[in-house]
Amino acid sequence: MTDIVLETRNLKRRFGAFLATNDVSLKVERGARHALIGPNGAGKTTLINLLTGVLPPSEGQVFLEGEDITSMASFRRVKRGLTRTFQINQLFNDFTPLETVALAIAEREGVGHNFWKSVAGYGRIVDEAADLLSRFGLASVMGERTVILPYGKQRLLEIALAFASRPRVLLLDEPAAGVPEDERHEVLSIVSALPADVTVLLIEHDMDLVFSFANRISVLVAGALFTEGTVAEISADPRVKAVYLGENA
Ligand SMILES: Nc1ncnc2c1ncn2[C@@H]1O[C@H](COP(=O)(O)OP(=O)(O)OP(=O)(O)O)[C@@H](O)[C@H]1O
Repeated sequence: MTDIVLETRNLKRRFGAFLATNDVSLKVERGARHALIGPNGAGKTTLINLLTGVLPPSEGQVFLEGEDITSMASFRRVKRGLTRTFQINQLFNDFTPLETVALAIAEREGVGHNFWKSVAGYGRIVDEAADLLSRFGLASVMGERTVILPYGKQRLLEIALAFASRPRVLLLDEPAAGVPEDERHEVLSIVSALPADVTVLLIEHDMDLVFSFANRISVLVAGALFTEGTVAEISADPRVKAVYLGENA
């Protein structure tokens, strides 16, 4: 029997009369490298918001490791191991990567705003943050202000930050988007070396990255699951090509 770690059943989300998520039943297997692709406006962001609890569904359910989490608050989903990467926003610009990740670890540990009261606790958190940052190619810049980092490093910091919550399922949102060519290789090699025990659902436009990373692909079109398959099946599917060509026409 396959081990399904994340599942949606007949998920729907309406915005007024518009159906942005149309009866999506998605299954993500434990340990998968599962990609969610689809043309602009297909509903990828809406589906991620439904999975993370940012948006409530109009109908249907979301399950994490067999538990119905449809009504669970976002932060509780993170505590259960379902985490997404998110774009570093202005809040983090003046922080260093070390401060950013240390704060996230402190948050996970529930020590929050008074963690500095314990020197030993503080040291442990900083050590873990430094270790995490070095795994993501950020050791040499962990004391710099985030705003001055090369863009590829900022994208890697987003992933390191997500790992501070110790995810079992990571929703990885376009990790290479906007990364200049000379930094791409580092981002892609770190993404491809993510720990195998973490299940990854990758939302991505870049087909080279999808085809090199994923072992399962779901194609979303107009809010609905259009087709699903292996890299070989999807890359050879003329209907998928037509969907993307239609977008570029
Ligand atoms: N809050 C909202 N209110 C109304 N319509 C919305 C809202 N959010 C999304 N939509 C609509 O739902 C559809 C799906 O949007 P969504 O952002 O989920 O697509 P996407 O696949 O992530 O697109 P992209 O690849 O361009 O980011 C779009 O037509 C969008 O206009």
